[in-house]
Amino acid sequence: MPREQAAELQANQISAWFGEHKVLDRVSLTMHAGQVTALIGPSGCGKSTFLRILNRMHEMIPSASLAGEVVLDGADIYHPGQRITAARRNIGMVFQKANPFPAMSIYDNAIAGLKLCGIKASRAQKDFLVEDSLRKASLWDEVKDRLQQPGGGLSGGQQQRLCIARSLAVSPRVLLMDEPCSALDPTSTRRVEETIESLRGQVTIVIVTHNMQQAARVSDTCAFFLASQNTPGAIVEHGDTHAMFNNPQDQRTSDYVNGRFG
Ligand SMILES: Nc1ncnc2c1ncn2[C@@H]1O[C@H](COP(=O)(O)OP(=O)(O)OP(=O)(O)O)[C@@H](O)[C@H]1O
Repeated sequence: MPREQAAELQANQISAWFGEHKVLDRVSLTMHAGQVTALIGPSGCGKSTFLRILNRMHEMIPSASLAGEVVLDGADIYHPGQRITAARRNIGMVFQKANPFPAMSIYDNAIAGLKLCGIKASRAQKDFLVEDSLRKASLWDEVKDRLQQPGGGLSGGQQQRLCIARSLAVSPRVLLMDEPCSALDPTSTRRVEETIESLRGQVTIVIVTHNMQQAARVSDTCAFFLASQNTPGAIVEHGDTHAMFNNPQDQRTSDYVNGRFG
C-alpha cells in the first residue's frame, strides 16, 4: 500500500444549482499541494456546497447539479472515465459533527474506509495503519490501550480526531474539513488545529470555518466567499492568509475579517 503525496486540487469555473436555485457562480480556486486553504464567508454563501463538489458529494442530492471541473493532479474528477470511488478515496472528508460508527471498536473505526474503498490489507498492515493514522490524528497516545473499545465511548473531540484518522487511513491526497471544530470545546479545538498543523505538507487540506482566528491560525491561503442579495455565491478575494487578514484588497473582505458583517 504505497503512501501517496499531497496533490494540488484545482476548481475551474464551478457553478452549482439546487433545482433552479443557482448557489455558486463560476468559482475558480487552486488549492496548493500540502497547504491548508481556508474557505470563509457568511452563512449561505455556498462554502459547504463548494466543498462537497470537491469530492463528488454534491451529486448525491437529487435536485443538485453543477458545471465546471475539479482537477486533481491534472485529471478532472468529473470526467466520465473517472470513478466516484477513486475521487472519494483521494479526497477525504471530515464533517461538522463527528460521525464514527458508535458501536464499532476504535481499531475498526480507524480502518473502516479500507473496505469501502476495496483495499485489502493483512493483519500486520492493518495494525500499522491503525497506529499510523491515529498518530497522525494526534489520538494514538489517548487510545492505544483501549483500541477494542467502542468509538462511541470517546469524547466529542476524540471522536472528531478518530474521524480524521479514519479519513487518513486510506492515504487521501486531499482532506476536506467542513467546520470540524464547531461542535468542540476550546481544548478539543486546539488539538484538532494541532493535528491540522502536523498534517501540513503531507496532505492538502481545505477547511470551511466561521472562526476567523482559526482561519488565521491554521491556513496558508484563504478564499472569501460572498453571496450578495439574491445572487449566487462567488469568491470576492483569495490569496495568502496573512495578506488577506492584514491587507485585504476588497472592502468587503476587510469588513468580514474584522467582524463588521456576517
Ligand atoms: N440540500 C439542499 N437543498 C436545497 N438548497 C440547499 C441545499 N443545501 C444548501 N442549499 C442552499 O445553497 C446555498 C448555499 O448553502 P451552503 O450550505 O453551501 O452555504 P454555506 O456558506 O456553507 O453556509 P453555512 O456557513 O451556513 O454552512 C444556500 O442558499 C442554501 O440554502
